[in-house]
Amino acid sequence: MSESLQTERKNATFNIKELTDTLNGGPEETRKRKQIESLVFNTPAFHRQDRFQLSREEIYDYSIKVYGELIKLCKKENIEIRYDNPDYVRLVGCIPEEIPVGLHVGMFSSSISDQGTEEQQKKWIPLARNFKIFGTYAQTELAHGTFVRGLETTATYDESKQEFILNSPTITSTKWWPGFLGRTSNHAVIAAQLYTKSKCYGIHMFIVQLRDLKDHKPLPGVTIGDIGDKFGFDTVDNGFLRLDNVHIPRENMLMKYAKVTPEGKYLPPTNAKVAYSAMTLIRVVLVRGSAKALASASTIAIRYSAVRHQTETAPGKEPQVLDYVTQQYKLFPQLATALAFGFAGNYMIDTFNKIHSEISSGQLDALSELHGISSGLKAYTTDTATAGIEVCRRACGGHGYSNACGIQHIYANVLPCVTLEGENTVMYLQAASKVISTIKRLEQLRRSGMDQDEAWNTAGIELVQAAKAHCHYFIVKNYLRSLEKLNMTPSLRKVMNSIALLYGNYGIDENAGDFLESGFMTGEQLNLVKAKILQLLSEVRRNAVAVVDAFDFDDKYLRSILGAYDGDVYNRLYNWAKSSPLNKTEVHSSYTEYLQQLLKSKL
Ligand SMILES: CCC/C=C/C(=O)SCCNC(=O)CCNC(=O)[C@H](O)C(C)(C)COP(=O)([O-])OP(=O)([O-])OC[C@H]1O[C@@H](n2cnc3c(N)ncnc32)[C@H](O)[C@@H]1OP(=O)([O-])[O-]
Ligand SMILES: Cc1cc2nc3c(=O)[nH]c(=O)nc-3n(C[C@H](O)[C@H](O)[C@H](O)COP(=O)(O)OP(=O)(O)OC[C@H]3O[C@@H](n4cnc5c(N)ncnc54)[C@H](O)[C@@H]3O)c2cc1C
Repeated sequence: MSESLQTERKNATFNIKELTDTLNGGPEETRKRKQIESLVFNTPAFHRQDRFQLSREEIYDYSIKVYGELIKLCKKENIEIRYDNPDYVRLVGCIPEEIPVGLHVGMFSSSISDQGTEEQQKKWIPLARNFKIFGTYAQTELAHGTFVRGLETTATYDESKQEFILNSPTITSTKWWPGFLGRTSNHAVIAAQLYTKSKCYGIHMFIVQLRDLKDHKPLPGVTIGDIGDKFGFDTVDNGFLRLDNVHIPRENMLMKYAKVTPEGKYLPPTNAKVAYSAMTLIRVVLVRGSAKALASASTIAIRYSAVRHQTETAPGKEPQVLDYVTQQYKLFPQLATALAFGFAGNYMIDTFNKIHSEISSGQLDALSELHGISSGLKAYTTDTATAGIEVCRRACGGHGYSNACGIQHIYANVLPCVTLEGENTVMYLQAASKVISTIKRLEQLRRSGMDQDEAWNTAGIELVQAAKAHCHYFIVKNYLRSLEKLNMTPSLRKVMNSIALLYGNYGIDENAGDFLESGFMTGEQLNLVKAKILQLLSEVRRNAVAVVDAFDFDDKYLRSILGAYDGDVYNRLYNWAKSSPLNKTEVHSSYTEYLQQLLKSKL
């Protein structure tokens, strides 16, 4: 165990276990989490030492193996795989890879359970829940992701056969990006333009079988594959799909809200946007995911900064890099943000559960409110977490570039989240129709003669800024309220208050221009904020390692040499380098193939 980390832990002014329990929702929740986590951490198949040295094909293969192991484990332990089962959420939450179960449960099955009739649920949900079929969510096409109404795939009703016929009429209508579509899934919920009696009724969702259940070969009319290598999500076979006159029974259209009768009559839903429910669910989940990713990166960077000593400041004294105020100014706001986002994530899950049960019982009034807040917070938390994770990586200096650091993988899997489930600018714009000040600006533009679309585009930059400011304000408010409600000992409360104040003051400093421009603050007041930040950094310094310890990430989850609990960074780095595939033989084959030739040549 590193002496530096031991000292840090000894110097903490609060009880680490108390904070872990507080973050988990109580000691009983911690116990349950640890019990479930041990199932994963004690099963070797879930963690490969050479994970970061695998080729793309090997990584995909590994993710499918992990998927199979997870399903087996859940069956053995009697854990029902559904997104609203806390034990399943705990279990899948300690697997640090993207595996098919996320889309299968979060988007495929949830679309059916939210948008399917009782009969459809009765037929499909047991098949999905028992993994007799593997599903994904195929909406995005080559030419359109954001503009859902512009999708081109068609589902045309043939009343003589009581079937829908699905087609990708153009190259641009090829489904493109859906996760685990290329090689894994044999079914998908597909978004398509519904035609009946020669009239288009817009985007609706259809369950389509893509592959044979016996040999996994694509069914007639289905052209399908992986879209190739990409940034992040390396375990995922994001896919392409073309449909050529694929027939499905009428009953495969999700019909809880909109319906097509056997005779081909279209019955509209009360709110067409209810078809977008799977996207809303994942946006909500991403808020908590951002918090966890930033907490993981902060843990690695803060532990490493306590172990790392650099630059002799007095004879024989090389401080821990965590003692430099500049390092604290990089890292402690990330720690504070991770906590703030954690509380925002809890708020979003509670709000989702409340509104979701209203929606399920047919009350759709709060759908728009849920959409506004989930869009804004999804964008704000994924944007901020992505930037913060990179700050953490750079704060690890040279070793931050080695895959042994562990932050790269966290970054690569969070980065796509600024685009998937709604590109962030577009999501901010969805949240901004909800902010009062921007409405005034829009009215001004309309009065100057612009039409609604032109005014919206012209005000776009301000709309996005307003949405960001609103999300930030919401998160600060929710953070303070959440702390007030928690039952904590005075020593823990003091630490948590310092971190929350740091979050608030840092946010003002970061956005000082807006506060000064709006006349909300004077330069003098801003100086007070800066002085307060310095004071708070030194308060947080003493407990920083203990706070990240309280996140209680297992080393097998973090997969970081720099951020391991024992802080034995240098021995582990040396062993990691020695195990590199390039070092397998004493002399590499390239020597005999190329270098030796050069040495022998007369050039
Ligand atoms: C592991 C993860 C894997 C990844 C998976 C994926 O990426 S899957 C793929 C993920 N793909 C994406 O995320 C695609 C991103 N794009 C979209 O979600 C939509 O196309 C859109 C929201 C940009 C516009 O939608 P549009 O052109 O159809 O709508 P419109 O402009 O005509 O607005 C009409 C009204 O509807 C409202 N409303 C809209 N959505 C919702 C909702 N969910 N709920 C409630 N309401 C909603 C909107 O605010 C407006 O209200 P207002 O002002 O009249 O009161
Ligand atoms: C890793 C990954 C996994 C994915 N998984 C799935 C999946 O499982 N299923 C699925 O169906 N899809 C999936 N997607 C697709 C994803 O949902 C879309 O890529 C995403 O919604 C963005 O749409 P787009 O690609 O059309 O971006 P575009 O809309 O083309 O964005 C390009 C630029 O245009 C801007 N822009 C676009 N429209 C507007 C506007 N109205 N106002 C202002 N600016 C605008 C954007 O801000 C952006 O800067 C995945 C994508 C990725 C990267």
